[in-house]
Amino acid sequence: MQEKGLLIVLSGPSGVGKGTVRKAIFSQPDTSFEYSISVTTRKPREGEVDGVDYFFKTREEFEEMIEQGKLLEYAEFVGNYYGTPVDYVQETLNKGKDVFLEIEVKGARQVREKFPEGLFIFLMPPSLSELKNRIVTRGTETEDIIHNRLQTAREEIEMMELYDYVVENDQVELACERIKAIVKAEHCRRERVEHRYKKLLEVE
Ligand SMILES: Nc1ncnc2c1ncn2[C@@H]1O[C@H](COP(=O)(O)OP(=O)(O)OP(=O)(O)O)[C@@H](O)[C@H]1O
Ligand SMILES: Nc1nc2c(ncn2[C@@H]2O[C@H](COP(=O)(O)O)[C@@H](O)[C@H]2O)c(=O)[nH]1
Repeated sequence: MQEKGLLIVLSGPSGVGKGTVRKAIFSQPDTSFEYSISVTTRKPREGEVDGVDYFFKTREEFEEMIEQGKLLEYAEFVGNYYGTPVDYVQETLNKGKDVFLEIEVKGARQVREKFPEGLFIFLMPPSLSELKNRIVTRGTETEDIIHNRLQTAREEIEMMELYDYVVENDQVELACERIKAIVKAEHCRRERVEHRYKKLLEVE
């Protein structure tokens, strides 16, 4: 039987660098995870492409997806819906491939309930002032939205104990290496446990 892939969840406050770190991980040729593209009702930012960065939907379309059970998880974040299409995740895991989700904490909590065996990683900023600096410097949000995202960031950071690992994003390359090392170690741990049980059964 085909071994299932690992579900990797990366969360962290808005502006910490999740997208930057994720893009850096996926730009490396030895990365074997598959990225799950989310659905959102947020308007595209300059340069964002439908079907690449997100699947952009209206609120009506998104709510229809909720009703039809097409989302593994979803949450409302600072005025917009965000969600993970369930079919893509299930099909990819069933093919034995690892799936990488980059989602906020309320959604991650729902995923934890459905996939307790997933690997949950929380990305931390070096400080709150650096977090503010990053989200302001990105220049994609209005002052009001930045304020709301930073308020939400405090609540999100309080939820970091729900995660298996906390990784600091002081430098993008280092954060990428830490995340890849965690995934590698998790694979080794699972293989070892399975191997040990198989050996045990052979002896019995
Ligand atoms: N290690 C880092 N050092 C300095 N700047 C960084 C670092 N990582 C990311 N940044 C910068 O911080 C800003 C926010 O990064 P990014 O958009 O990746 O954050 P995010 O966590 O995905 O945000 P959101 O949740 O709002 O989508 C970007 O301008 C990015 O270039
Ligand atoms: N619960 C979910 N959260 C998601 C998903 N896709 C992205 N996100 C998170 O939303 C915020 C805001 O994103 P932005 O692109 O508007 O800056 C951020 O924390 C993302 O990680 C999802 O499918 N589900």
